[in-house]
Amino acid sequence: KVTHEHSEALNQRIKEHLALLDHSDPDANGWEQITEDGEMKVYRKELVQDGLICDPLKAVHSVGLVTAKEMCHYFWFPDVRRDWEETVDVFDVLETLDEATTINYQTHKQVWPAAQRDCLYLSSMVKVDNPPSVGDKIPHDTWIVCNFSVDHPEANPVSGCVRALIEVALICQTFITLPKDGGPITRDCLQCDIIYVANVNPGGWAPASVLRSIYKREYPKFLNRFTNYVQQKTKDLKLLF
Ligand SMILES: Cc1cccc(-c2n[nH]cc2-c2ccc(F)c(-c3ccc(S(=O)(=O)CCO)cc3)c2)n1
Repeated sequence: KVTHEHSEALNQRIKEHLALLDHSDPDANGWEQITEDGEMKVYRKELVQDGLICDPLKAVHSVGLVTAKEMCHYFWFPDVRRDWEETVDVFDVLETLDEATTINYQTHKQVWPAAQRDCLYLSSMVKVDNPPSVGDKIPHDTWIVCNFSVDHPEANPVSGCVRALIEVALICQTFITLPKDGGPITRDCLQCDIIYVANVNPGGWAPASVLRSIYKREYPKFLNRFTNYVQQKTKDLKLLF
C-alpha cells in the first residue's frame, strides 16, 4: 500500500479515535451532555487553551437505512461537500494523496463579531479491520473518516481569515438484522451507529459565549442535516459495504 507523508500521523490519530469505540459511558470522564435529539446525544468538555475556547465535542447517533461505508463516503467525498455543509464558503481540494485521502482548504461563514475562519486539513477515509468489539453487538463493518490540520505549500488563504486547527473523526459501524424470512438484506435491515468527535481550535480570539452558542446550535443541526442527506442520497442505490 503506497503511503504518503502524512500516513504515520493519520494512523496514529485513527488508533487514538478508535479508543472511543469502547463505548465508555459518554457521561463519564468529564463529558457534559449539551443536547439530545432523538437518537442523537451531543456532549462537550469545557477546555480553554492559551485563552481560546477549544471545547472538545462528541456526538453519538444511530441512524437506519444506511451503511457505515455510505455514511463515511459522503462525509469524505469532496464533490458533495457543498450539498450538506452549510457553514462552508470556499472549498478547494489542494492535493489528492490516494483514492481516499485529500488535502482540503475551506473557509467558513463569518460569525460576527469573530473574524472569519479557514481550515487547511487532510481528510482520509479508512476501513477499520479489527475494531474493538464492544458488548454483545457485532458490527458488520467499521469505517472512519479523519480530518486533521496540516500545512500545504499551495494553500492560497483568503485574506482576513484566521486559521482554525481541527482534529475531527467520524466513526461509523453497520449493524445488520437479518430478515426473518431469510430474504435478501434490504435497507430496512440496517442500523448505522455513529461517533463524531471534533476538536476545533479557533486559532484566534472569539467570544466564549458566541463560540459556545454556535457549537450548541451548529453541531446538532449539521449532524441531522448530514445524516438525512445520506439517507436521501442512498435510498434507491445498491447497499455499499
Ligand atoms: C458545523 C459547525 C459546527 C461548529 C461550528 C461551525 C461554524 N460556524 N461558523 C464557522 C464554523 C466553523 C469554524 C471553524 C471550524 F473549524 C469549523 C469546522 C466544523 C466542522 C468540520 S468537519 O471536519 O466536521 C466537516 C468538514 O467541513 C470542520 C471545520 C466550523 N460549524
